Amino acid sequence: MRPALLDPLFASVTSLAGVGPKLGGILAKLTGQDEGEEARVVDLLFLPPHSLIDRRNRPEIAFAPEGTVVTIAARVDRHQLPPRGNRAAPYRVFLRDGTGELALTFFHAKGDWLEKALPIDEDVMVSGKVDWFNGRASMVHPDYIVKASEAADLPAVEPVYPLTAGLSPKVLRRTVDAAVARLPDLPEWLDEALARKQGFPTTTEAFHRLHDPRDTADMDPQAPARRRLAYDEFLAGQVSLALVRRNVRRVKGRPVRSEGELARQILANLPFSPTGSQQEAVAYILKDMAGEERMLRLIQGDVGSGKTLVALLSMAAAVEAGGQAVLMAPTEILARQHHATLSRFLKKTNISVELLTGKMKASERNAALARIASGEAQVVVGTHALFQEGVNYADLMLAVVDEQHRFGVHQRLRLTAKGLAPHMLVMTATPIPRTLVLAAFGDMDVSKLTEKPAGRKPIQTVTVPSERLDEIVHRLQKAVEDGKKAYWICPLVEESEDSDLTSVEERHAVLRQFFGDRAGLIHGRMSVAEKEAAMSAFRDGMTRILVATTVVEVGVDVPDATIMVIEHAERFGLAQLHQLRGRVGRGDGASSCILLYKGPLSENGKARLNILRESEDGFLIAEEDLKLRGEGELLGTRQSGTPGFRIASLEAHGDLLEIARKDAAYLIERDPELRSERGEAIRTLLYLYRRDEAIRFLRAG
Ligand SMILES: Nc1ncnc2c1ncn2[C@@H]1O[C@H](COP(=O)(O)OP(=O)(O)OP(=O)(O)O)[C@@H](O)[C@H]1O
Repeated sequence: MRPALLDPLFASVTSLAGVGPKLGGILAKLTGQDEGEEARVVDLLFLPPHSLIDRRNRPEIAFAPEGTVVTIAARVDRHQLPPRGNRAAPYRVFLRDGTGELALTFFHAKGDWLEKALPIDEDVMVSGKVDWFNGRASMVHPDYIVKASEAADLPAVEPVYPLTAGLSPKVLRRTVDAAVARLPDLPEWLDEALARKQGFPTTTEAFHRLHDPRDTADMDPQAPARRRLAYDEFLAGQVSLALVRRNVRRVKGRPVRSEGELARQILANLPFSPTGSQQEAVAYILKDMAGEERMLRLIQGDVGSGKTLVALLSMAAAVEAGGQAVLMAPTEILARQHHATLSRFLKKTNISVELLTGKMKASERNAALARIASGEAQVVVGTHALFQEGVNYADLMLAVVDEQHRFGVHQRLRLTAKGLAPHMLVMTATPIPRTLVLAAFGDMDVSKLTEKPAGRKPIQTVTVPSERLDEIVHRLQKAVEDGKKAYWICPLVEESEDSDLTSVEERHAVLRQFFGDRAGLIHGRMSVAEKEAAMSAFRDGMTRILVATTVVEVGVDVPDATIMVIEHAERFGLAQLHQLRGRVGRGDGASSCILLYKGPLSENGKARLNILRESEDGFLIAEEDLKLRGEGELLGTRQSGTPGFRIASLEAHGDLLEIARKDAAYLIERDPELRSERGEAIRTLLYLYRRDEAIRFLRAG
């Protein structure tokens, strides 16, 4: 159970003074909660300010720099009321010092309040941004107005937080302050010697300093407070991963032995032979499964490298040994695609394939559940519905999780917490650097699929300014006449976002004028059935151009699609562009990728698109992306809520990750149940960082 001392932090943000349901909703969005989930007080602690307002700059009026926040000491000279009946005109108050005049400008102001705050001839201090216009200095809505005698009330520096629509900086700051004030005295979970050596403050001190910085030095990722919190975050992650690993391994593996008979049958019916990388990966997997320990292996495969076949051959081994195997996909569409692919590959064998997703009819679902429970279903493909209440397996031997960064650790825990002890294979599509593997997955065995199937031609990638859209459309028309298929990707649009992004629907409407019914449409707001229909129309060739949002990014496999057009390529991360591009070049045909950008591009923007033009190596692209954008983007945390980091940054704190990993391993080795005094404190750490699934699981196990 969560320690009671954390209760105040886990209350809803609406328990903070001045936070009603409306503000609560905004904060939920700002802190990245799932749809319908509310933000808790603790979530506000993890919003690090990104910069500082320094109010110590105190120039005389004539020397106040344009566009900068300053604090000015001056005397109130006169008030200028807006003309009667003109509600749009501002109320002005003029201040003077020995050097000049400053106009304080207020819109929709209440005159009596201003008369009280700024009486004529009073010495005051105001703080805010100064603008110069026609030689006159003005400050619109000062942040602070105080009497000269109360100058001490002005903060020297103030943190600035990322903002979102409907939230004023002041309100956000006040709310975060209220959250910080809730922090209890936390037990120390760090080894004393380590904390001393690193010069770490306590976690409570660190949060206080994070949100109440004294100086620009406090904003540096290497500031002791930030390093402490980064370490905590890494440690929480590493301990929870170590617990998973230990508990996956604790239950003895059941050696799965197969003669490879089913694999031979499958391969005999394939129109191609496996690549060296695929064979090697399968060999490792079979060896792992035949051993005494449970397998915990990560397959990293670049786009189109053929991960599905690796999964299938591994599952065949489990089936041959008399057990069942599941393949869990991150989305409904992908689950159905995998199901179709596997059914095709297994047609000439006796292996039965079952589909189980959340969107099935009750009757279908019950029938599927019965076959899974009886063992009649040997290979089961589905979404996370595979591991929900009420799903019982006759004899699950292997679980393959096609993770694509969308699941994260707790799905894996849920699987193990069901009392199942299958071998586990995790597949990721985005190649990620070693440091990220460690941070996100912990110490797993890793196989890489580096080789592409034989006969693949390089994808010709070009960058084109969006002004040349017409030209692209004409070329596409020719290509479609020639029987080719193309994806046309538009960035996702939320109604509230800037509308210069092309929405898929608009683009679809435009392309329909050229392509008629041959232009299909797919996006995330469609129902599963609609998406399915759109995918199969494209697969079967009824439509030839599929206008899509990034729903097609992950794993979609239509091998005869050979053209990829991506609009606003400058807005996507490199890894994501690589994923999208990977939807073509999956068959024998020559493929091309057109990156449309809206110029002018920044230097960095040019550099990024160039990397993509020059390389098709996902591993290299991922490394470059990491350098250019930071790891949060790479993992796609923003879109998918996968285990990302809120304060720690691998770039800045990579040294700490390695220490945290060893620390966690040592701790779990000594105190696997977290019973010692430090173990108890570590439990608090895990709750604080929302990594507590591992604890619940400890108790269950
Ligand atoms: N050895 C091979 N030779 C030729 N084609 C192959 C081979 N292995 C797989 N394929 C085919 O290549 C395509 C891509 O395979 P798969 O869908 O498994 O890719 P993936 O690794 O999941 O890639 P992504 O992450 O991009 O979806 C499929 O159409 C598959 O049938």
